[in-house]
Amino acid sequence: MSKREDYISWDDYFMGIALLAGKRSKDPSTQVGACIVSANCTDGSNSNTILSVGYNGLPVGCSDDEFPWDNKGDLLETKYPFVVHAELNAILNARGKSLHGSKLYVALFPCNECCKAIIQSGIREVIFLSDKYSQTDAVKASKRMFSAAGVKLTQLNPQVKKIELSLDINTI
Ligand SMILES: Nc1ccn([C@H]2C[C@H](O)[C@@H](COP(=O)(O)O)O2)c(=O)n1
Ligand SMILES: [Zn+2]
Repeated sequence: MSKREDYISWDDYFMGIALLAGKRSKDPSTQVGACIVSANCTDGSNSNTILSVGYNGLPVGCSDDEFPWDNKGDLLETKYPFVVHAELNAILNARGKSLHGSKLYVALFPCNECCKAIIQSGIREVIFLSDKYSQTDAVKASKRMFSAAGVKLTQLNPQVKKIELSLDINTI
């Protein structure tokens, strides 16, 4: 028997992990996940290892049932001042582990606040799927900082459109 050929690529795998993490988000309108992966080493060592994952959600101790999830209205009645973005959560979830030279996979292009944390933590490449907020000041500021800091930006061209998972015991 020869080897299976329809296995997913590393890029699709890590973006899939980011998307799966986003499924944990309680945000009713937008669920974002992020996955941080160690750099490709030329000697093949320690590369393509997941260092951390995160999704958009409230800080520890802030109840998902007590804080607002609205995206319109007075600022303090919306989620915006409270939600930790997926990218920042992934960085914080690494708990101080070195992220130098690593890559970050995220479904949505990072905002300016996450951009600062990405740069400062030593992440060197951001791989994203959608850039649908490209016209916002947050994303414009982000791109300016990424460019100045030399962080590589790659829009993923996935090899597969869909990754299906079944948790039905009969399918294993
Ligand atoms: N790169 C991003 C962009 C957005 N988020 C989070 C922040 C909010 O929870 C949600 C956006 O909500 P919307 O304005 O679409 O109602 O997505 C993120 O984590 N990372
Ligand atoms: Zn952000």
